[in-house]
Amino acid sequence: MIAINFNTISDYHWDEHDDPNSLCCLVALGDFDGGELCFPQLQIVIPLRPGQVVAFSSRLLLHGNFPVTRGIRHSVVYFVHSMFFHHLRNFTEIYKDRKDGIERDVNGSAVPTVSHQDLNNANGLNRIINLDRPKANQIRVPPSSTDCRRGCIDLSRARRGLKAEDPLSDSE
Ligand SMILES: O=C(O)CCC(=O)C(=O)O
Ligand SMILES: [Fe+2]
Repeated sequence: MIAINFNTISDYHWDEHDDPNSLCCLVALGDFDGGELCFPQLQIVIPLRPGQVVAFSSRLLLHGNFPVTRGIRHSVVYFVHSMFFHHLRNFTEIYKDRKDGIERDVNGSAVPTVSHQDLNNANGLNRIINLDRPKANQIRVPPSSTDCRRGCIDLSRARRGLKAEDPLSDSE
């Protein structure tokens, strides 16, 4: 599952619904200062920069992040919800629970639901996107294909870590 946080300050927490045998991968994206990730039990602060990834046990390791002092920081969190293990052989039940508005703890017992988040429209920020059917020419399978893509990729900037707008001097 994926959660996307926008300039969120997470107080220290354990993600109690993440599976204890899984790792969560957190990527920070954007142009920002601050927002460092902190693990108080380990006494380390990770000054996570855009595009960097940290993998850690979000269920077992207390963590939180500092305020974003400039810009926009999205943190994209890939995590494994414990229900994937505890209901592994019976996904039908998960769909039924979802329809009935029932949430369960790791032992499968129903727990009171606190609030319901509209995942399609978090805080009214997202528009619901209606997907169009592809046009015929977008799904037409060509009669043959060539492997020419590799030859077309210019790696000179990537090798030097340059942005598209950075000049590429002749001597390099
Ligand atoms: O954005 C961060 O650095 C932390 C996010 C987090 O811990 C969470 O979403 O559970
Ligand atoms: Fe977390």
